[in-house]
Amino acid sequence: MAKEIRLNAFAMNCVAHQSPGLWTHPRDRTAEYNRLPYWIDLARTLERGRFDGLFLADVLGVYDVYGNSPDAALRNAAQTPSNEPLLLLSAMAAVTQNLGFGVTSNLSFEPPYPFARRMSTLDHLTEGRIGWNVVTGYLDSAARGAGKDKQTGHDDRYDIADEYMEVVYKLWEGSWEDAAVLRDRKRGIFTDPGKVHRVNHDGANYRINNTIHLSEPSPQRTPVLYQAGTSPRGRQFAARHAECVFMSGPSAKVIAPRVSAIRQEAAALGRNPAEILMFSMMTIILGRTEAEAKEKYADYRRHISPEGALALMSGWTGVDFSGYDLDQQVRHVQNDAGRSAMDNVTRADPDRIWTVRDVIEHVGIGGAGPVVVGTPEMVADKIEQWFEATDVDGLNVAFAISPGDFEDIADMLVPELTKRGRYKPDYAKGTLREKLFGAGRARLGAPHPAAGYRVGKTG
Ligand SMILES: Cc1cc2nc3c(=O)[nH]c(=O)nc-3n(C[C@H](O)[C@H](O)[C@H](O)COP(=O)(O)O)c2cc1C
Repeated sequence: MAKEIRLNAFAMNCVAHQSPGLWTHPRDRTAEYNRLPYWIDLARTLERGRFDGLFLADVLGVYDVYGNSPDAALRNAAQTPSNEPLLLLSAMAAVTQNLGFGVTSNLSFEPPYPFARRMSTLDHLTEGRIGWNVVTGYLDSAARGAGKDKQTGHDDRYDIADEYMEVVYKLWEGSWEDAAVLRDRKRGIFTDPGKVHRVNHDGANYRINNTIHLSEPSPQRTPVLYQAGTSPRGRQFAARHAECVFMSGPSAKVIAPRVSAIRQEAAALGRNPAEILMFSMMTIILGRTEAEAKEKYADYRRHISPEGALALMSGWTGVDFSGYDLDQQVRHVQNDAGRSAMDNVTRADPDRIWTVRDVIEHVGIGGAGPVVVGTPEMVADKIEQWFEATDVDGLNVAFAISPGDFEDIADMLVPELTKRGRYKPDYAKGTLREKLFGAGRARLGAPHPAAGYRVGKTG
């Protein structure tokens, strides 16, 4: 049977997110990103469309690689200004019952102990609908904000992240036994101290000295783990830790080998490769007729900011595109920024040559994924073909304008996919992990490394 098509909405607590310049479109509301009504409306729209989740990117640091200055990013609101994402979630959780939240948090700038508590708090408040996209950053500007000259080297960041994961697993899984909290009013005992254990860690990068996790057990304990980044070292990290992987690439030809490489590495670590859910990025533009969809797309394109697109691309790749001629070919450079973004427009598809002008065209709407335009039937056909060609499990849907594009998906595409039997007619019950992996799976199980840190009798 063909697998279910899962949808995440891809957004960020900033203006326009991956569609630089589109904030100037009269129907785009992302310039209201700093007020709750925008986020509340978005969450309600997504739940109406039975989206599995809202995936919130977050980038620490300003995009100042382009022209060696933040000016282009500031002028065009290229993910600058940008607010903190976790603080949005309580408000959105309060107006939804089933929508999951995959939220990005950069581990390079915060010790594990306070971070683990914040995620546990969100897991409580969302009643188990929280996921964490584990990132280590790619901008030197973030490192400078933390008092360093530049960011830690690419592969070293992943090594540090491996250790960070060990520490948060200890806190989430290894401090409180399931039966620790009694809430016994008669005896006046809230927690049985004998069932709360101290955590120790003494590693190359982190120390935890004989302390307990501050939050009582939350529904999922460890949040659903996402990872994005598909360099060889990134894939190793994903194969070990990720339950969901988010990747971007311009074509099925680029995505398919990344999917199979991660599945193979996970299998080599004893994990079930089918249980690492792969989400690839796509932008979807719908119309009731093909002409209407094409007109909508053409209208959106008139709002693209080329300078904003290059400011983003310069940040993602660490390459300053400001001095490039528009018809110049982009050549591969290896540095300490993200490698997947550079590979996408250089060596991932040897049959395709990218000029700077092509990069602007491509990044201008929806960032680094394909843009699919058409009627609900046409788009559903293309999505089915994409699933067939790539073996992904879901899409991370970027937008040109928000929430308008998500309203179109909820109203037009979701009924079509449901009719084809490829989309859930209703949400499954339970936590985000149960919705993704099945009833009774609220917590991570062996052979995932987190399960190895569990203490006491588990229920
Ligand atoms: C599709 C995609 C989405 C990403 N989202 C974020 C993000 O929201 N915040 C962030 O700091 N890094 C993000 N990254 C960067 C990755 O986490 C990673 O640091 C970067 O891609 C470098 O790793 P790589 O060379 O293995 O790709 C993303 C990367 C990809 C490919």
